[in-house]
Amino acid sequence: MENGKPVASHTRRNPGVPLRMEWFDGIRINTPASERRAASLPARRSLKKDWQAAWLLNAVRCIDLTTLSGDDTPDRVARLCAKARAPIEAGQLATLGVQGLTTGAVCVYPTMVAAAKRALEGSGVPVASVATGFPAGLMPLDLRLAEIRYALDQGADEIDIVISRAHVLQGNWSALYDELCAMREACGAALMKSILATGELKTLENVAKASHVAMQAGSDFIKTSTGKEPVNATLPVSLTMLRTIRDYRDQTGFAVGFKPAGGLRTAKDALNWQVLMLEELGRDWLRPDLFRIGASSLLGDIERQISHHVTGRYAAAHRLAAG
Ligand SMILES: O=C[C@H](O)COP(=O)(O)O
Repeated sequence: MENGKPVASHTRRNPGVPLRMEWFDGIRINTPASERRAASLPARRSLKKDWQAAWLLNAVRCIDLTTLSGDDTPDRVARLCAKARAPIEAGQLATLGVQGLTTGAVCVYPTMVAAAKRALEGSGVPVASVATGFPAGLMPLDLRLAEIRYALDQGADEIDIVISRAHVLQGNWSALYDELCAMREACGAALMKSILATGELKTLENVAKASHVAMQAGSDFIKTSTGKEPVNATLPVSLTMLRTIRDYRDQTGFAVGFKPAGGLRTAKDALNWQVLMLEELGRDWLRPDLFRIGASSLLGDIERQISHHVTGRYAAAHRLAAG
């Protein structure tokens, strides 16, 4: 902590700590209570209408605008990057008194990093690359580390790694910690976001324990999902992860970022996740160095809602580029 404020991960990387299983050994999560709390969010705390446009713009600056498809091409990535540079129509932004808005990052496969870097030159928008055998992670560790190095060589600023789910499912926390430390080292100066693939971890206890290990090994962000699991980001899982981030901050003074990803498609999702962040971690976490939303198709609905706010009517879908 510095002056009672969380230490931002863009100014100081999470140094991690030696593996401390006692921080999570006895952890118990009341799953029905977490589900009730998550279910009550949208109904209980609706953001004031006048403020919704501002919250939606904040969501935009926190989006990791993503394409992770087998048919990605450099042209598609270049179009996505153009969108990341100017996600909201300039006239509407001017009406809202905002300028220079970009998304938080663009997120692509390693072989698309060079195209993204070219397209984003001079914009200040970082390029995040998935790596380590995304999405399943079922590759030998040396190849997974080599993939991180390849992505960095191509110019990636941030690396979204995937963990070995088997280590979690077998309760092999030291193996998980060692794997993550090796990845963290391979990332060098690049931010490391650790994807836990929570939809495959079976229990919220496992989600909490994996979150602790990921932070102890030096992850700068913990991320819910690849977008490829049968169940991706959910509010109860996010609640569990946010509480571990709070515990880690209390134990170490270090603020780790959070990235919900997978299945977030509506402006309402963007608002709900921000309310959850606000209530669990406070306003200081609602900025791109501590909060990202991983999404391939969220921007379109946000554009629609902002356009409605500014013009009083919904634009036809074909006028809004897909997000
Ligand atoms: O990291 C981001 C996810 O892959 C995006 O998932 P999505 O396509 O469901 O938005």
